Amino acid sequence: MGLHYLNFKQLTLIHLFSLFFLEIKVKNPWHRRQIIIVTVIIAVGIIIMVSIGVVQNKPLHQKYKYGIVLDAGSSHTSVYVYEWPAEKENNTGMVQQKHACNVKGKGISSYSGTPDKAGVSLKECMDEAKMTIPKHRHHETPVYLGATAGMRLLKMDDDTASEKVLKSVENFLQTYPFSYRGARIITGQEEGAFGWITVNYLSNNFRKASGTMGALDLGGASTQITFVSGKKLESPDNSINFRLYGNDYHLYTHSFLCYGKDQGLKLSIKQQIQSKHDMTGNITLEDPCFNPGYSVIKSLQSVFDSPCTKVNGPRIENYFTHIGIGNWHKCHKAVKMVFNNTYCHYSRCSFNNVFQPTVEGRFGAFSAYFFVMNFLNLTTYSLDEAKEKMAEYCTTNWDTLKKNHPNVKEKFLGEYCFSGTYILTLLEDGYKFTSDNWKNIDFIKKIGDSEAGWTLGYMLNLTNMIPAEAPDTPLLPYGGYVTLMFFLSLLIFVCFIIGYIFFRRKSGAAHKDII
Ligand SMILES: O=P(O)(O)OP(=O)(O)OP(=O)(O)OC[C@H]1O[C@@H](n2cnc3c(O)ncnc32)[C@H](O)[C@@H]1O
Ligand SMILES: [Ca+2]
Repeated sequence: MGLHYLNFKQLTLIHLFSLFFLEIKVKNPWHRRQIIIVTVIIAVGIIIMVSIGVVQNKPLHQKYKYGIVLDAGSSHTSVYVYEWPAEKENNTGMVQQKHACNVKGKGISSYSGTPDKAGVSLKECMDEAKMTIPKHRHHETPVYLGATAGMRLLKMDDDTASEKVLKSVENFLQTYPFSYRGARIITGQEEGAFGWITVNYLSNNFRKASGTMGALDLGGASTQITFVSGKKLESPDNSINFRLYGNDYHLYTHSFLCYGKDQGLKLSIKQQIQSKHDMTGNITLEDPCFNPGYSVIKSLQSVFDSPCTKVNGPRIENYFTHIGIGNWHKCHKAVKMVFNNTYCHYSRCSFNNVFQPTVEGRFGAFSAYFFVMNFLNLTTYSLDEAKEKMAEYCTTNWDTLKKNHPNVKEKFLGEYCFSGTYILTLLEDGYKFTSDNWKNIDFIKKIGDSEAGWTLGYMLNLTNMIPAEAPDTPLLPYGGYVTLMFFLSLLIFVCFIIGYIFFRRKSGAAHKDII
């Protein structure tokens, strides 16, 4: 609006000046002093007009808005603070992660026995969020809490306990001056779809012709795969459609509950124990997925306590000795056993009779995919090279590993042989990635300053920040407008000078002729 008004005004003024100038020339071409004065006035006028145009159209000092999302995962809770320029809410790529805080201790589902403590466990991180966001924005800052697979499992196991935990976090979050918008268990489909929205929003893919990237999320208790598929989706549960920025996206998505890396380990240990032991006597599990020299006494309860591994019968009170024998090939074989590939009721499946079309395009693999592959230095290798490196890692002695990595949490260090093997097996034997399309997987933690995960997509959706249709944009970007105005003004000025010189010469010649 302002841009059009000024352009019109500028052009009108220029036009008036030029008429005035020509009139002087025609009436009295020898009046040099007046012409110089008019030229100077025009030059000053042009400078003033360009300056006004620049100042008037300059983006105003940015005002920011904020949003908070709590990712209540199975292994831990993270609090994310997002920030975006107030005037550009609907432009892609505008929302950025401003702050992240990891809540100390385990996930909220671990408070099933002491639900009252679940809420207050978030205090430190919520206080940090309060400090990060300017005070005058507090009351309008939305806060969302989404709980994932840990709470899904608790709900299956003990519905009342899961309600109590959610109530506890709800009561606590409501004590803050923010705009509380709910605490709920999100579905696996939402988790997959919002992870996909996040990575594509951050990569600016919704406004580019290059297409989108798939999303692979490996949590502690569940894992998600989401991508745009050109194939017919044979099962409605796996299909989700979005219209974003004027484009339609038909997504395939699936969340495997119990196939996160922690529950996957329980499945593998359960499978190995049951195949070799009758569960009554002393059990020594020789596990090929743990390094030689690893030996820890663990309770059977810790393996069989989850709905993913629950067995009918008497309570399991025994302990077992978990011994590592470090053999990648045997480990690979054992891990494959947790993926059921024996039957498929569709034209094609990933595993466990779940429909999945062939993977297509590039993928961003985040969360534990990144933590594990990054630690093992496997993010840039081919599938075959990654297998070779894994074989080497798994045979490394436990004491040597501990000595080489004194700062790495022992639980993670001990599990990397299993975790790396689990990831390769899930991707190859589960989702059917091959040596050829392995290079299409990017192991990522962040895009720009923002972490890859479902939280950003969840907030963008709930605050309606991704419009179905592309918003109108000005014909020219601000920089382009200023440059164009400058050069047009310069051109007009040069024309005046040339005109002036031309008239002077002509009138000079006429003067001579008369003499
Ligand atoms: O999505 P859900 O399944 O609810 O789980 P989560 O959200 O808690 O899961 P994360 O992605 O935070 O972590 C996935 C797993 O990776 C583990 N993890 C986190 N940091 C790690 C690291 O540096 N090295 C290895 N494992 C790590 C963590 O304990 C989990 O088992
Ligand atoms: Ca997660």
